[in-house]
Amino acid sequence: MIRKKSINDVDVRGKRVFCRVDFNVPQEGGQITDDTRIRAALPTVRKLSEDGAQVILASHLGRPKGKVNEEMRMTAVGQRLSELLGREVTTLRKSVGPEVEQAVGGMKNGDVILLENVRFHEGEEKNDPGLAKQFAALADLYVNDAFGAAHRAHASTAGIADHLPAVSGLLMEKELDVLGKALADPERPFTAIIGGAKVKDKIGVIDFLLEKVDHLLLGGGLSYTFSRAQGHDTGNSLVEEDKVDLARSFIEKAKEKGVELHLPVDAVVASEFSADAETKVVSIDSIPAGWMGLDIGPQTAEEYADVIGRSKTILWNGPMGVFEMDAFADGTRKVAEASAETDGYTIIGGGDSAAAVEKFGLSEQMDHISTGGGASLEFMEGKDLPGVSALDDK
Ligand SMILES: Nc1ncnc2c1ncn2[C@@H]1O[C@H](COP(=O)(O)OP(=O)(O)OP(=O)(O)O)[C@@H](O)[C@H]1O
Ligand SMILES: O=C(O)[C@H](O)COP(=O)(O)O
Repeated sequence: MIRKKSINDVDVRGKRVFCRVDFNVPQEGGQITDDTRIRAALPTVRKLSEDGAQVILASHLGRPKGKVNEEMRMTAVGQRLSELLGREVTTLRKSVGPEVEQAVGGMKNGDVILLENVRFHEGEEKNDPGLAKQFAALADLYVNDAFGAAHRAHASTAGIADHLPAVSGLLMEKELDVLGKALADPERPFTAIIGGAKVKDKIGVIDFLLEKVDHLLLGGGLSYTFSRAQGHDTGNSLVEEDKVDLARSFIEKAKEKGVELHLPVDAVVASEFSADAETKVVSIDSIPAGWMGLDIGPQTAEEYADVIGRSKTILWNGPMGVFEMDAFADGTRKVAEASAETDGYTIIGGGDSAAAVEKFGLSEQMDHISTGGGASLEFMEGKDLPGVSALDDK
């Protein structure tokens, strides 16, 4: 288990704290469409402020590639944060330099400032030591609460920790506790559900989880490469020809490790990739030529729901089908419902699975929904996250 210091282990009163958060939220026309990540950071921001720190928040937003981009300013985020916190947050138009130094110099204990998008500087993604030093010079303590960006070795997520005492925020601590416990000491049966589009993106996680789980349920686009490995015709379904051998080796590895690998036994197939395509349910070994599998079938969904219901720990990453289209959402919905109903502890690994659970109105019934997409995936691959490694050990 990862043992890192957190804000509970340090005295912050009267200190200037550079707190990296992940406020990379989706926006449309300048409006925030999902503020989950801002809400998730509130306990840390509140605690720091209430404990008398001067709180300097920093985040990236989008991928501005080292240049100022008017559409990626932190303005709307700062407004939403003020509303949610119920106190004024000053949003600056720079993240380093004289304007920032002046604003920071005038802060009182409990004040909260939000810096401009740190990715407006080229040095951020390059983990430039000069930029990291400039960030560090603003503060006495570094807090990283940006679990969603912990897989990035950037100036504000990693480099800065070379210059300041560095601890985790409450969100970071919780994410590491929950995901860490599931992987290190899960209550069993431990079931992982892996879906999503491609095998290529999930190789690491499937390989790692085969060492850990009792059941592995596969669905989504990636499952058709496994169907092919089983010798079935897959019609026009998404298949990565160059990963068929790998899929076969995973089937073998599951046998060696005593993992029950569950593959779809039926599929919802469509005449084309479209919301109003003609559809039918077929057995997995009878996908007709010219048709494509876009969801797991009802029999598969029932089997998966049954395994989930019998599990004590459930870890889910990636949808079971093209859940964005109603015609192909049932498999993902059924798995989401079973995950909501089970007595087991359910962890949703961020990204599209979190979006699916939200769409079905089941978020509240899950035990933990990670705020990290890429970060939680890398964690579930057993990789070290640079934003975590950089923090001080307990
Ligand atoms: N059978 C299928 N054929 C084609 N696409 C599919 C199929 N099943 C699911 N998908 C698509 O896969 C996409 C999600 O996969 P992807 O790997 O990008 O996300 P993810 O697994 O949730 O990862 P992240 O957590 O990083 O977002 C969804 O948009 C979904 O429509
Ligand atoms: O949205 C995310 O997954 C994180 O905020 C990281 O963003 P990035 O993929 O642009 O680094």
